Amino acid sequence: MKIALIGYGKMGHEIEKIARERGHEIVCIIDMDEEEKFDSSEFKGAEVAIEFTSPESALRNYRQAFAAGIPVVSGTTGWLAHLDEIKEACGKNGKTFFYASNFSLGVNIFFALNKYLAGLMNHYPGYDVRMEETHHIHKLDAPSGTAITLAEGILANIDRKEGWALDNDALDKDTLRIDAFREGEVPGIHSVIYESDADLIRITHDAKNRKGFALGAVLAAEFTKGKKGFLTMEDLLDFTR
Ligand SMILES: NC(=O)C1=CN([C@@H]2O[C@H](COP(=O)(O)OP(=O)(O)OC[C@H]3O[C@@H](n4cnc5c(N)ncnc54)[C@H](OP(=O)(O)O)[C@@H]3O)[C@@H](O)[C@H]2O)C=CC1
Ligand SMILES: O=C(O)C1=N[C@H](C(=O)O)C[C@H](O)C1
Repeated sequence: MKIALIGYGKMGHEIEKIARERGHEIVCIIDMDEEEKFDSSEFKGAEVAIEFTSPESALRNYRQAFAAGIPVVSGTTGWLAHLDEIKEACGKNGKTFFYASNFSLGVNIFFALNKYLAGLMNHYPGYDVRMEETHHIHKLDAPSGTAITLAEGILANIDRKEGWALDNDALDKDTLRIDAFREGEVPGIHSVIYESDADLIRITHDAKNRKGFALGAVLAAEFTKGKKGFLTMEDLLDFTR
């Protein structure tokens, strides 16, 4: 496939490597302050654009790629306040957009496990639930996109929790507390913790590197080919087996 990369940082480089290993061609790379490239024949010749930039630039990038008629696969976090606009572009205007807060297979299995455990814990109010996430010091958003997806999985299944909040803001016992830590070069650790007077159950996903995120994004790009609409990892992965 002919792939354009929007954002050439940690993820852009990792995706380039895996995409080339899988036989794809990187036809255009657009990094910071290179907006003129959205009008280039190289960008317009791409079959899909993979976007990993920053919370404040993502939406503008999506609009520019859509204007050029290029489907987008994006993993950028922290822009979801604008999700409705993107869904509308996919619905009414026939655009193609694949989004995941986390593209790794392991995290998506962890998401399924999290929902299952939350459903079980709904029947056991003696357990309180909280979450922790740890990432590298360069991360711009908190909590992480993955933590928000995990929180949504818990809130959809546990009646006694009504919303999430960061750190000490979560004083209300009905609110799901998320602690976000920034340390060194940690690729990403997420834990969901259930605690009762008697014991503690912790489930954790610990990314060893960025390979899983990057492979998932390239698999999503391959999956996107020829499709229309708003796509997610639930379309790509079949956990019903
Ligand atoms: N969904 C998932 O599986 C994953 C999601 N992420 C998310 O992806 C995003 C990027 O992560 P990561 O690669 O680690 O971050 P980096 O900061 O390493 O890379 C981002 C790159 O995008 C560039 N950039 C910033 N603004 C623009 C713009 N308007 N147009 C083009 N390029 C731009 C940056 O340039 P400059 O450095 O000059 O600012 C930088 O080169 C984050 O939101 C992160 O949370 C990360 C890993 C996995
Ligand atoms: O910024 C990162 O690095 C990561 N961001 C994503 C998130 O916000 O969940 C995915 C992964 O945890 C790494």
